[in-house]
Amino acid sequence: MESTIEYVYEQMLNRNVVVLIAVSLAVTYGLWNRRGNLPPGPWGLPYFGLVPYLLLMDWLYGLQRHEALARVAGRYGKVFSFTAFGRVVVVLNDAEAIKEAYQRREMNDRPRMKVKNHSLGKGVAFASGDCWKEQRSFSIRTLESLGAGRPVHEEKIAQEARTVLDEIASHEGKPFDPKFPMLICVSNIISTLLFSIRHEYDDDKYKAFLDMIAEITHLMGTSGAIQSAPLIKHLPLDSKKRLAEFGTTECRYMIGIIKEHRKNLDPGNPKDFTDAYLGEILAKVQSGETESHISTENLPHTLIHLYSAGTENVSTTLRWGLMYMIAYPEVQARVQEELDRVVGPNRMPQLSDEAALPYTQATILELQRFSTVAPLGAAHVSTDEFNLYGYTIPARTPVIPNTWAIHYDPKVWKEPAKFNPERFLTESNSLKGADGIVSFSAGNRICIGRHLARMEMYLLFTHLLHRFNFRKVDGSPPLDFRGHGSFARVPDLYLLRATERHQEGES
Ligand code: HEM
Repeated sequence: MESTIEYVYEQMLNRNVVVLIAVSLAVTYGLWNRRGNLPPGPWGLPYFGLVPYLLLMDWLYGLQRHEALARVAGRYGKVFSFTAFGRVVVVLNDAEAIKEAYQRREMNDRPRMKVKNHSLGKGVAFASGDCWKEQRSFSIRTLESLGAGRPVHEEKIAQEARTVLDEIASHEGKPFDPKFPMLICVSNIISTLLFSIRHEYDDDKYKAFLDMIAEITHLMGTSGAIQSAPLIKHLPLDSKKRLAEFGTTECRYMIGIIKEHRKNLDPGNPKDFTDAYLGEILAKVQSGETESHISTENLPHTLIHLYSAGTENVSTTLRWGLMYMIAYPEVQARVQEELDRVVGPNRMPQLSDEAALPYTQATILELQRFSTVAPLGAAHVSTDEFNLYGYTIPARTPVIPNTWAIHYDPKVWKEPAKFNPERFLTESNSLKGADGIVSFSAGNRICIGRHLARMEMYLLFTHLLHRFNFRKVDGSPPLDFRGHGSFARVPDLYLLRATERHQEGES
């Protein structure tokens, strides 16, 4: 009797195993078959696709997502596709492919992530369709009219630069962490443009707020991606809760600022971006234009996107920049020699000096390449099917650029893991083009703040190196160029010393 039951049980078990294998094969075959004319790519497990490979690469070799995907690109070339959580994702792996894909009208939308209480789908950076178009063109127009990234903005940036230099000088050559000086300086520049507010460098409450903004960026890359995946989005993950809570705090902060602006609004005379936006809402109401996305609903989100995008990437690039300067003192010395020759010790560097500083400009380009602060850029999603290099990209397919793979491609860059500004110079020491650099992405959603960012990086970097010598702290751990994060690549904590150059010279 017992053996009969065992026999039946065994048969059921065998059948279950057979059914399970058959279902897995059918799902895999189905997914593979659905690939049709998709760009080539690696096989993955049913439903999970390439995710286990990415986790394994991290676990076995400590490879971050962009590094593991770069390995796959090494095999498949400029465009490949993979599956993850039951959906197809396309990855772009050369500068031309990003330009080619992102200029398509089918490629303007963002993937939908359903994160509660956050500004996804609204504002500018996470919006799609008409809402995005209106916020984007209003933002570009208004930032331009406020002078952002134009020569008229130079003095405001230089003023903030002088303040951060004094803050650094207050450490009197002792070791310090450049994180908050860089974050507060850069956030003050964008926050003055957006809402005429700046913060002191010892404002601990503001430092906690900036930490929260950085955490949101990090969570957007992890729980944000998880949220958009079928099935997984229903799991009660702590990161999702935190993202929702932080989103609400961020939104309340902006709503408070908007309320203050409403009190003293002079629509004909906007002092900043918030005033200009409120003025535009009024104008639309007065002209009876009720369908516009320039609205009270979108304003806090557009402010959040401009503020966080305008703070994080530039300050992170400069933090990497200081790390590279202490790791490559010969590069630092050569930039300073050029600054001394062209600018001299009695004044600070200006925009008008830029053309006469090719080595400094090459160093800033190399800094953008080497730091690659947004290694996987920002995902787009196709609105309709379209053809890319003879492959079919179906509608609703997320497409991501692997900027890191492009900036570290050994076929394009000689010794890519070496910080070498000379790769951007000709034999006669003039500046070469920077075509291979795609930090700001390309096409219709190219970074709105790129002119401002370039101006900030130039003025802040040259001010820092003009006034100080930066040195590694004796006996401190080796510098780690890998950092952490795939949505925003941030350096791990490091300390450095800054000593006054011109006083040093005099003593
Ligand atoms: C080194 C500095 C910066 C880097 C590397 C950077 C990089 C990027 C990247 C990769 C994108 C995604 C583009 C795409 O979807 O294809 C982006 C978008 C954006 N950036 Fe920047 N950015 C920087 C500075 C700034 C600054 C200073 C601002 C402030 C105005 C800004 C505002 C934005 C906005 C609003 C978007 C969204 C554009 C849209 O969705 O249409 N960025 N940026």
